[in-house]
Amino acid sequence: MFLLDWFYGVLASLGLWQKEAKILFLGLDNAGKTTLLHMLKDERLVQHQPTQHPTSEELSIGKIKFKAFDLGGHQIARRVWKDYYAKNGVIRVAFLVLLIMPCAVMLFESRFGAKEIVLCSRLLFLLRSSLMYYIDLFIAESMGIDVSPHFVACRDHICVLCLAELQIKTIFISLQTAKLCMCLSDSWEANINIGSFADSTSLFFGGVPIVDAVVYLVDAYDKERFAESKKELDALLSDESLATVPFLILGNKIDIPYAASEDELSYHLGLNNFTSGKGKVNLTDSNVRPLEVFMCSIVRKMGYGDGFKWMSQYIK
Ligand SMILES: Nc1nc2c(ncn2[C@@H]2O[C@H](COP(=O)(O)OP(=O)(O)OP(=O)(O)O)[C@@H](O)[C@H]2O)c(=O)[nH]1
Ligand SMILES: [Mg+2]
Repeated sequence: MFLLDWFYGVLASLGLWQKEAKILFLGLDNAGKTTLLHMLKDERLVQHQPTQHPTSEELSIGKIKFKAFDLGGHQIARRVWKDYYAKNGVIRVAFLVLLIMPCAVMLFESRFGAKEIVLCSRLLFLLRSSLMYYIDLFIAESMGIDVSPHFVACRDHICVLCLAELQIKTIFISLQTAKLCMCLSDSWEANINIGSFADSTSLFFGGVPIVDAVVYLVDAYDKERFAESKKELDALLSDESLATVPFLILGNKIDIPYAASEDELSYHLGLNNFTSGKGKVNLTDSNVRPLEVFMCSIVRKMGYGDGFKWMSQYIK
């Protein structure tokens, strides 16, 4: 009974009682992600080593599940964010089948000359590299191994280059919230910059957002890193896979004198015209993504509760 009361207390104070949510914690290194995670989990202040490997933790009681990811904020960890929020094995396999099938049909339809044999071997190479990618990724993830960003980028590049060389009509599949839409493009190279595309795994593999909200932490005292933090945030906000996901921006460490104010932080993150409004704001029939900035001090247990309560209204 005590445990139930305790969980009720924590979740109710965050507005998350009787909700099922997967919440992603992101931000630069040293922003306070791990500290917040542990504060929510057991209301204890723990001094942490910088996170080296992505971790996730889950609180659950009865029907209530509260899942939070802590992905670290280092260069390598930052590159694997996408793999968490766009991760969905079944959809990836489905995407692969859909990608490969039309290519195979087109090849078999053509007469087999020397050129086609070369094309065929390249297709097999593409198939092999794609399957290897998933097998390696699956093994690495199930063993909790950090996947090198170079490995991810390199495998994507192989797929992309093979397709470009094959000059096959390209298929983009956007798997957004269980909707499958397919669009054929005739001019691959004209439309797509291969370099940047290789980096855009979430677009390439498609992805259903598997998170209900993103909590983006910024160290409000570390003003020199606002530009870096803005860059990462912009990349997340413009990502198709997260288009409908609410964003709670937490300006942390306001207990330190001279930490930025809310206005200053919003200005430097370029959010002045993008916040959707505090309090109860019904955005269901609008195209506006819920996004707000709340200042907090995790060590003083201040401010983040209001942020979570605001966010909880957008979590079903
Ligand atoms: N003054 C102050 N320090 C804080 C606050 N929250 C976290 N810190 C400190 O900031 C430092 C970094 O916190 P972490 O939680 O490890 O940061 P992180 O975002 O997980 O960082 P990485 O694991 O490197 O990505 C630690 O020394 C914390 O004690 C706060 O509200 N105020
Ligand atoms: Mg950490």
